[in-house]
Amino acid sequence: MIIGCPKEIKPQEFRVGLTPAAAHEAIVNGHEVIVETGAGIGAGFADEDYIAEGATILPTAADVFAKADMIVKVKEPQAVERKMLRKGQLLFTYLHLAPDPEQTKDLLESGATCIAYETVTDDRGGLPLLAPMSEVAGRLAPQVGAYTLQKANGGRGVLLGGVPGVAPGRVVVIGGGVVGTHAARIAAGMGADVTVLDRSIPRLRYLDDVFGKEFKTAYASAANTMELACEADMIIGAVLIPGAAAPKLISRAQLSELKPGAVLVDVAIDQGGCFETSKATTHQDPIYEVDGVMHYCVANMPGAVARTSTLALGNATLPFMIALANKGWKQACKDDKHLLNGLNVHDGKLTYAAVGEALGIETVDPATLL
Ligand SMILES: NC(=O)C1=CN([C@@H]2O[C@H](COP(=O)(O)OP(=O)(O)OC[C@H]3O[C@@H](n4cnc5c(N)ncnc54)[C@H](O)[C@@H]3O)[C@@H](O)[C@H]2O)C=CC1
Ligand SMILES: CC(=O)C(=O)O
Ligand SMILES: [Mg+2]
Repeated sequence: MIIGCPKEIKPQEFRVGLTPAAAHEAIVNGHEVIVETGAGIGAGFADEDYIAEGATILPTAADVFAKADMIVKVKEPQAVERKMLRKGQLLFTYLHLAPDPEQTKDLLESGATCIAYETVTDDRGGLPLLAPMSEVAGRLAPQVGAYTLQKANGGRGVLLGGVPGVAPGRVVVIGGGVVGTHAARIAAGMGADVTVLDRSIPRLRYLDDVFGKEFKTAYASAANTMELACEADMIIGAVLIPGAAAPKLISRAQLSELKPGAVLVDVAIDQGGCFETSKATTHQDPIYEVDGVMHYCVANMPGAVARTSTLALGNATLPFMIALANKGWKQACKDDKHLLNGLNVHDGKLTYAAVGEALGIETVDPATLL
């Protein structure tokens, strides 16, 4: 199979879908690898690093899309990339379709087979291709939130760790999964007073067992959420219902109850965001204010630390990419129900129920396509 990796074109996105190490494994497995020139540069990989592993460098994304059987990327294909997809081509990347009707329409029209990293599952109920980027985004969230809290950036002027004689900042994390846990650990490490809310009592029990000394937990009823939010300096949105649009947990009307200059970091923005006033921003212009409350809503946070993120993502995607290349998507998905859970679009049909529900589009059961 010819595996193609274009350069990412989302603003300030420096990650790359294929590392030289992954190119090496694909080539050892008998595949051809083509990479757009400069694709790895933002993550610290030169064209020569790919050439040394036996890959071919092509001058444009159009060349890569035209030749490749499978396109491996990081971010959802942008409009110009979607036009280059063709029937029968395999796309393996993040998609986040539930909040994105335009992308969904284009992917359906392309006739391509699209497997979304974020809905591939594992035996323990986890999302193994989302998890590494959730770890990164979770660890970044208190860092970007702390910066936003500084007065010159529109925040309340609160130092998360406080100082002797002055209480630390209060951080509330809504959603105690991968993002939430990593965010809470870092915020606690910075000296903040941290509470994590979740709707899953088993998850709260786990967090209490493991991190009980570092941060507090609370059940995410609407009343608890607002009571804690009203006292918070920073609120980190980290909820997920896999594949689905994020539930809205703080409405615009409720913003006036928060502290002026409080900071909302909506990590769940790639699934539409969990605050009513969230809209996706970029690393170029990440922060905006609504009713005196600062919002940070960057949908590709891990792109800011492209080297760490590319290596972490590459480790996780490698075995799935090799299975897809060695067996073709159908056999690979027959052999692995977790990979089949990643299938979102095939040959003009939507195959992921939560996306269909969010967008009002009929879906087909992916198992019937094998
Ligand atoms: N903005 C960015 O750059 C990035 C965004 N993300 C996004 O972050 C979000 C969280 O991802 P993960 O932590 O990996 O998911 P996860 O599945 O590990 O955790 C989600 C948690 O939310 C909880 N939850 C669901 N509904 C809730 C509600 N109404 N109230 C309170 N808790 C609720 C679940 O019980 C679960 O513990 C996803 O939308 C993911 O796509 C992930 C990486 C990067
Ligand atoms: C998960 C995701 O959307 C990202 O890493 O950008
Ligand atoms: Mg994202």
